[in-house]
Amino acid sequence: MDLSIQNLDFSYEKRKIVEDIELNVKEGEFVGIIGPNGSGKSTILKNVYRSLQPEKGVIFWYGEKMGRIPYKEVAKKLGVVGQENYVPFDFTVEDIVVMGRNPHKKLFDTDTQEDKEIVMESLKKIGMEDSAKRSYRYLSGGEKQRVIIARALAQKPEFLILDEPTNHLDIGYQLSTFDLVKSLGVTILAAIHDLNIAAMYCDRIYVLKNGRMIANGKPEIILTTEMIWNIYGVKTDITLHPKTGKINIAYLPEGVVEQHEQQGKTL
Ligand SMILES: Nc1ncnc2c1ncn2[C@@H]1O[C@H](COP(=O)(O)OP(=O)(O)OP(=O)(O)O)[C@@H](O)[C@H]1O
Repeated sequence: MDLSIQNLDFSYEKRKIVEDIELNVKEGEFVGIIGPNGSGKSTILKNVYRSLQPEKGVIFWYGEKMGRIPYKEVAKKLGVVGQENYVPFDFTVEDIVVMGRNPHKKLFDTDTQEDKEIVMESLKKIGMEDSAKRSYRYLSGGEKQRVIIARALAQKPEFLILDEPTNHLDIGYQLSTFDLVKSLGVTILAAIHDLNIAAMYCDRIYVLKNGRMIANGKPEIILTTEMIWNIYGVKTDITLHPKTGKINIAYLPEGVVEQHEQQGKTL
């Protein structure tokens, strides 16, 4: 098991945010966490990548207690694309991406030719090789997000944590980003809002509601009309798409539901 979260609790001040979380990720799996805004997805991920300390419970990382592994050892294997990509100084795009190489270096090592090649290769993968010299500060939200993804790629991680990695991206880049990370063959744990994307890419999905894990399993088992109604209070039509072979969720606005009900039809 690459990651095993056992009985995790976390509170901000005295407010319990997540409780009794159990979650496992096996080598090579693409695991998604879904759940409404504020249900605690980022909080769980932050406990894994050690931006937060668990209040209770244990996180095992490749069989060892996460809290006991030196940060640099974790950083060699773990790439993170978080939600907040604020950078305080005026760095260029390549400056940001080369930071992904830091865990692989000693204190005063300078950038090698190999580092430079990895940076350009990573920028190419996200379609930003022509922007290497641009100032990160003046990029659009989506461009910034792609640069942060390139930084994680440059790190050459074995395990990727993605917290809503495509929330600023247009549909073209959303799909190419998920195709890209999936093609890396690394282990992935990702918080995802878009349920169709989760259905398309995830091997398994965990469902979080009010800080509790209420289900986990394959997308086609988990993403039912009942479950989506239970979690989000939204009616849906779910079909198996003939071309992707994956489930496809159509969301039904209140107006459509009412219209059908007035006509005596059931959804
Ligand atoms: N630094 C903080 N201090 C206090 N409360 C916080 C802090 N960060 C997050 N919270 C609260 O913790 C709860 C869970 O937040 P979290 O970001 O984990 O949810 P999420 O499921 O990732 O949400 P979203 O889908 O909106 O990104 C929210 O109610 C949030 O307001």
